[in-house]
This record gives sequence, C-alpha cells and structure tokens, in this order.
Amino acid sequence: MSSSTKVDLDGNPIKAMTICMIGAGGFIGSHLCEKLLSTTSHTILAVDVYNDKIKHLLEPESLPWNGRIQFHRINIKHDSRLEGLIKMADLTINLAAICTPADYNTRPLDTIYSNFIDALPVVKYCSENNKRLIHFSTCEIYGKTIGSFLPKDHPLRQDPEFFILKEDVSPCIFGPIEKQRWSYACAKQLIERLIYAEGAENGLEFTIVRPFNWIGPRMDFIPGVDGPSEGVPRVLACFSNNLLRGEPLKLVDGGESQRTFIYIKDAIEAVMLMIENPARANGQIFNVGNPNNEVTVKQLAEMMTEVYSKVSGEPSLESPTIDVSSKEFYGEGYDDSDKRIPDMTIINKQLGWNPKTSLWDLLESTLTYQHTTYAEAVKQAIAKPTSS
Ligand SMILES: NC(=O)c1ccc[n+]([C@@H]2O[C@H](COP(=O)([O-])OP(=O)(O)OC[C@H]3O[C@@H](n4cnc5c(N)ncnc54)[C@H](O)[C@@H]3O)[C@@H](O)[C@H]2O)c1
Ligand SMILES: O=c1ccn([C@@H]2O[C@H](COP(=O)(O)OP(=O)(O)O[C@H]3OC[C@@H](O)[C@H](O)[C@H]3O)[C@@H](O)[C@H]2O)c(=O)[nH]1
Repeated sequence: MSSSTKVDLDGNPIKAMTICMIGAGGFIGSHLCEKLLSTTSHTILAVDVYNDKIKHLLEPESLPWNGRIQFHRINIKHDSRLEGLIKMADLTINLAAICTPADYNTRPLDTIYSNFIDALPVVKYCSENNKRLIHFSTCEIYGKTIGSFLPKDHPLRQDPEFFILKEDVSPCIFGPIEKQRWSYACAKQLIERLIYAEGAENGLEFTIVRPFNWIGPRMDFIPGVDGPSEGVPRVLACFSNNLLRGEPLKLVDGGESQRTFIYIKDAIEAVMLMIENPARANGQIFNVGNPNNEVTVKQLAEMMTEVYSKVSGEPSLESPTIDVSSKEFYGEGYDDSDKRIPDMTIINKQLGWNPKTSLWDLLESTLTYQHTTYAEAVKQAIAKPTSS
C-alpha cells in the first residue's frame, strides 16, 4: 500500500468511488464538491438545474480535477436520465429541495412536491439498484420543543430533557395544518420514514442527515443582485443584504427564536466521514450541528452588525434592528421552531466528529466573503434609478 493511500476510521483503504450528487449546484453541494475534488480521488456526477455556484469547479479544463466532475443539467421532476446516473454511481447524495421558509407557507404545494414527491424516484432507483443513498433531511423535522408548551417561567424549560433534540428519542411536533410553515418539515418527515422503511423491508443502505442551520459563503442569494429583488432568502442572506445596504436588520416577531449555527466547512467534514465510512454511517440518522453556537435571532443580528462593521470598516446604524411581525414578513400561515439544540451522541460515537468553529469566527469569515463579493454590486444596484 502506498504511503498516500487514505484509510477510513477502521484503518481500511478508501476506494475511489463515483458519486451522483443531486442538488450539487446549491449552497451545501458547492462546498461538498469543492472538498471532494480537492481532497479525494472520487468522481462526481453533479446534477442540478443551476451551476453558478460550482462554475469555478467546472472551468477551465486545466483544473487539477479535470475529468472528475461532470455537470448534468437535469430537473429531477421529469428526466429519464436520472436512473442511468444513479446506476453509474456507487453512492447517491440527494440535496435537491425547496428549503427557504418564505416558500413553505406561500408555495406549500411546490414545497411538498419538492421535498417528498420528487425525492421518491431517487429512493426507488437506489433501492432497486442496490445503491447507497445519503439523503438530506432537516432539523425542522423536530418542529417545536416539548418545553415550548410549558408556561414561560416553568422550571422544566431549563431541563435538557425538554429541549435537546435526539435522533432516536425526540418526537416530531408540528403545528396545525393551517400553519403551512410545517409543509416542509412534514414532507421531509415522510420521506425519512419512507427511506427508513426501504432500509427495514428491502435492505436499502441509507444515511439520513439532519442539518442544523449550516451557514457560510454562497448561501442563498442577495435580493436584487444575484436573486429576485422581492425574494426572501434564509436569515444569513437576509441580514447580509440589510448590512450591505445599510438598512436595519428585520427581527421577525422580536427575534426571540433560538438557533444553533454551524460553519459549513465543519459540517462538510461530517459528511465526508459519512461518505468514506459506510459501515459506520449506514442505517443511521445523524444530527449535524454545533450545540455551542446557540443564540436568539436578535443576538445573531447584533453579532452580525458588530462583525460586519469590523470587516467592512463602516460604522453601524444607531438603531441596527427593527421589529416586524411574521405575518408582514412571511405572510399567513407562518410559524416557527422555538429552539434547536442538536444532541451529538450518535455522530460522536459512530464517526468521532465534533464541530470546531465559534459563531464569531464563522461570521467573520462569512461576512468578509459577503462584503468582498457583494459590496460593489449592491452599491451599483442602489445607485441605479428604479424603473416605473
Ligand atoms: N443549509 C442548511 O442549513 C440546511 C438545513 C436543513 C436542511 N438542509 C437541506 O439540505 C439540502 C441542501 O440545502 P442547501 O442549503 O444547499 O439548499 P440550496 O437551495 O442551496 O440547494 C438545493 C439545490 O437543489 C437544486 N434543486 C432543487 N430542486 C431540483 C430539481 N427538481 N432538480 C434538480 N435540482 C434541484 C437547486 O437548484 C439547488 O441548487 C436540502 O435538502 C435542505 O432541505 C439544509
Ligand atoms: O430577515 C429575517 C429572516 C429570518 N428571521 C428569523 O430567523 C430565524 C431563522 O430563519 P431561517 O430563514 O434561517 O430559517 P429557519 O432556521 O427557520 O429554517 C431553516 O432551517 C433548517 C432548514 O431545513 C432550512 O434551511 C430552513 O427551513 C427564524 O426565526 C426567522 O423568523 C428574521 O428574524 N429576520
């Protein structure tokens, strides 16, 4: 064995594999492609309807990984080429989804189709062809915490049993049907159950990933610059947009909800371990998050304001935040997860993985990227006279 042969966690050599990555052109996909190409010898069949975020990996042809990534512009809703690609690969990773909360209550049908119906053929082709599947679910599957139903000052709210989210123990708690926010979580829950059942009844080798607010460069879009002006991305991009434009950051319903944010590069390390350690990852559902990076959305806004001022050299506003109702911001049918702290026992035991980057450090590198990438374009967009 050559000294450069990479081994897995059990000391076995890692064989080069072909990976069919669906949704490879998105935020997580772009980072996963980058990592796979620069640190392994695996080959990627990259499937997406867009490739802007992986263009730098596809061209020019002189890149050292030339030949190890092929882009297939395919909409998985209706394309017969999908099965062929899954058959060609050793492993399929499915990232494709509508996954921005602004869509869940305003486009519930698209959300349910995207997260459940469109994922069905992928599961079926993997199962029928005995191919391994890594499917991206979500921390939203947990919905609300048990503690959220207790009175605000109840002492049990402080008890971890009432809020820590455990893969094999915690229930999935969603709001009523008219709160269409939960259309996404519910569709993701059903596809998880289907994959689990394919494993139990037909022997499908699967791993389910539940990301807890992964953030970093290339997440979503900046409205009016590389996405629609009226579009509402996830919170990192919303707040980045406000900071770039020198506007106050909007706190939905006071910004009291809590989240744990993890740096995309830490999270990608966990996915790499899953890819290269099938014996430890198959049949598992993994939380992937950083329990040490918990903040309220209001605290996130304050920290982002401070970090942005540091990296851009621009002073922050006197009143950096403004409250807005969820109805005004997201429309009818919005609801929210109150708190999301991942239990790390299973991923720790199976893969020995732990997140590393603090919230301050990850915001510093991410907001430096946002400033460098977008400040000029935003200035130009603001200067442009609006038509009408
Ligand atoms: N980023 C997070 O923190 C987070 C949290 C929880 C769950 N997830 C899950 O992880 C996955 C990836 O998330 P992301 O943040 O990279 O989102 P993203 O929107 O950046 O990426 C999704 C990609 O899938 C593609 N896609 C969607 N429908 C498709 C179709 N029909 N055919 C082909 N391609 C299609 C999109 O074009 C996009 O490039 C999603 O399943 C999401 O639900 C992400
Ligand atoms: O401008 C904003 C945007 C968002 N928010 C709030 O910030 C919090 C986080 O919002 P995000 O847009 O990042 O989305 P959420 O954390 O609610 O859900 C996300 O989590 C997991 C994934 O499955 C999805 O990517 C997405 O559903 C919410 O409480 C939201 O109401 C603001 O206060 N202001």
